Amino acid sequence: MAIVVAKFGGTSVGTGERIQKAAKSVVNEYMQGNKVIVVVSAINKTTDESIKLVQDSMGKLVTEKQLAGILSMGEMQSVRIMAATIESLGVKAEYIDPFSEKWPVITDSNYLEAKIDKEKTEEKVLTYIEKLLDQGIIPVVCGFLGRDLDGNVTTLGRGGSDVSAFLLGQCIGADEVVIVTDVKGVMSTDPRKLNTARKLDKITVEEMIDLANYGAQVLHPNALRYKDPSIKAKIISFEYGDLRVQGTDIIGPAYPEEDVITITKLDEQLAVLAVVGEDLMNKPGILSSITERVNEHNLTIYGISTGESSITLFFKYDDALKAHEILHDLVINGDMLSSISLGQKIAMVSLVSHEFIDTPGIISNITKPLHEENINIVELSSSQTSVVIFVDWEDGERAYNLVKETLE
Ligand SMILES: Nc1ncnc2c1ncn2[C@@H]1O[C@H](COP(=O)(O)OP(=O)(O)O)[C@@H](O)[C@H]1O
Ligand SMILES: N[C@@H](CC(=O)OP(=O)(O)O)C(=O)O
Repeated sequence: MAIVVAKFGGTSVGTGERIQKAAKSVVNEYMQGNKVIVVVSAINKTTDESIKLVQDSMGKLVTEKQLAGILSMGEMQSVRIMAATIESLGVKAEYIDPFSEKWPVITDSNYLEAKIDKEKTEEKVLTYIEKLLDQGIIPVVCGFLGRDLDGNVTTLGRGGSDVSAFLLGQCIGADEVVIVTDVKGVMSTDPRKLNTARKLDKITVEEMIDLANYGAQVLHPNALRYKDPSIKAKIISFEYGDLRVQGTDIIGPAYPEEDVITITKLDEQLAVLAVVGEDLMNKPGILSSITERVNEHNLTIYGISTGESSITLFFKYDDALKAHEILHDLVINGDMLSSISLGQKIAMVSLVSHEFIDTPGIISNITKPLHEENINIVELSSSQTSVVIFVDWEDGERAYNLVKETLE
């Protein structure tokens, strides 16, 4: 008997017909002997419409607490309709909203972007939600919402129902989390923007988090924090009314959740090459002419950054010697670059964490101890989930240890 969390997004419950389809898919799953927890978002654009109403009626005078209370109405409505529809199909269901004694998602009092108290939430899930499942009752839980310690309604941020689903999944020890939405799965890009988008059969947690962080609405970027490697997860379309349909499987993560931050130092020596030229920002094609040459010789670039008058590239030391020659040919045979310099031996320290995106000051936390120890940072690059630091080879070990001491 598997435990499945099924989350229905706004469009998946956008009409009476869709609600019935969703309820039938849940009942089917239940009839196959599985325990199902249902998480529902507000119907269609209810949340957007409430925000518009609030803007038109009082503008910025609304307090965050009031707004959270108003927005919660969308999910309060949808859970009631969903639970009643499941019951109409002959299976017991119970809606659970933040006013219910059985409400599981406990947060701080940051009303619109509340932080989850995982420990308290798990306690509630194991006290109440598990009991309902054991009694053969399908819990239908409001997505997106939380409750603070004073009993006020909070929200997990726009699109937060995905977070609710994975959170409940992890707390209950679910076998699978199924996200039901209005696309066939995760696509190669947003199908609303490019109609050539293709469905992916699978995607890793790491890829999905990056995609979501850069705007792919299909899954909330914080949701996968609560995905253990052992929990299966997929994104499917509501169209089929079947939770067993194939969509996109989300695989991983490669690193279990306890490893909130991973810090590694590359064992090998790198070297830096700087290609110099005038006004490089306004020379289209310069980057591709460099990378094409390097690629022809099968050399791996470990880091690249562009400035007004130089482009710096990091290679393994032996590769840098080759790249030096190759790119020097480009410099002397073209008219875009003036010169090239092969610099010192370099160490590379990489930090990966899904927490970076919402940790203010992370770069200064990393660079401060290095500054205090007089370690020169040759280059630093960062994305929403990773920071890579290049320092002189001699400083590598010290930099690695300092960063580890500071952040772990
Ligand atoms: N790479 C992508 N793959 C699939 N959908 C994407 C992608 N990028 C953006 N989207 C958008 O995400 C939407 C689904 O997210 P959302 O509207 O929040 O659904 P739901 O209401 O079910 O939570 C799709 O309609 C699609 O336009
Ligand atoms: N209703 C909320 C929460 C949510 O997750 O919605 P959806 O699953 O439809 O993206 C919102 O619109 O932000």
